[in-house]
Amino acid sequence: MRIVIVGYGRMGREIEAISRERGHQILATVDPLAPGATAASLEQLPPLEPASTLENPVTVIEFALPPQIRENVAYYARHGWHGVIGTTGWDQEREEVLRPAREAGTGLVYGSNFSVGANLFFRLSRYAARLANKTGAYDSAVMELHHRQKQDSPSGTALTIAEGLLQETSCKNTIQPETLHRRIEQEELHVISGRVGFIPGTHTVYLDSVADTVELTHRARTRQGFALGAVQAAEWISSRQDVVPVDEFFNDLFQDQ
Ligand SMILES: NC(=O)C1=CN([C@@H]2O[C@H](COP(=O)(O)OP(=O)(O)OC[C@H]3O[C@@H](n4cnc5c(N)ncnc54)[C@H](OP(=O)(O)O)[C@@H]3O)[C@@H](O)[C@H]2O)C=CC1
Ligand SMILES: O=C(O)C1=N[C@H](C(=O)O)C[C@H](O)C1
Repeated sequence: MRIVIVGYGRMGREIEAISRERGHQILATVDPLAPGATAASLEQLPPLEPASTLENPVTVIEFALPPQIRENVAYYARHGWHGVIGTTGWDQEREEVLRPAREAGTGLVYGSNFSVGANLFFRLSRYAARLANKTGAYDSAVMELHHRQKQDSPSGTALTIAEGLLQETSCKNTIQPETLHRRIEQEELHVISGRVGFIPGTHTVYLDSVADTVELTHRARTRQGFALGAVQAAEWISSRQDVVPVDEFFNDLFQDQ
């Protein structure tokens, strides 16, 4: 597969290493400042030869920062590139960002977390919330811890977990990510964020009743799980022509329809 990496930070470098191990060709690494990147912006890239086609696609893997996501996805679509978008922090403009890829008919998969473990966790926490909801006895909350360099809060993963919990919990209808200087309302799901040191990403779901607490935790030990999942998702999307959440890739992987 021919790959362009956009965002050559902690994740971009992991993705480069795993892509090479899996025999893929890295055409370019794009990042405004990172040492070793081959271009500072997409506009500075020379035309890729041969151009991306359905038979011989270019697949971009983006783990960058959100301010330019709209222009980036439009650029990928214009050039016929397929894509994996791991960048987080752009949920509120999701449809506008994805529209050019939908219109171009290029394959694009996006998600807050590409690791197998986190995607197991999304399903397990949602199932636990569904059962807890039937008892009417449990309150719930989500807590996430990440390294000091992280720029968005709450994490995209915490928001995905929270959206799943909201769908399963009849008495809750909003995510409350802020510090509270009042009592939390029953319908609010508290999502708590902490930043410390070098933690790659830890997410805990609390289901709490008068009698007990159920704590479910996913703890990433390194970034390799995110990067391997992203490269596998790139292999999967490069032969498709639709725009899908990462959940669909994992439906195939887990054979869970
Ligand atoms: N979906 C998933 O599985 C995961 C998602 N992430 C997400 O991926 C993103 C990157 O994480 P991480 O690698 O740790 O962060 P880093 O800060 O280490 O790397 C991001 C890099 O992207 C660069 N960048 C910013 N804007 C652009 C742009 N428009 N084009 C090209 N490069 C750009 C930054 O450059 P500079 O700083 O010089 O401006 C920086 O070097 C974050 O949004 C994070 O939340 C992280 C892990 C897993
Ligand atoms: O920025 C990170 O580091 C991570 N970001 C993703 C997120 O926001 O959920 C995924 C992972 O937790 C690491």
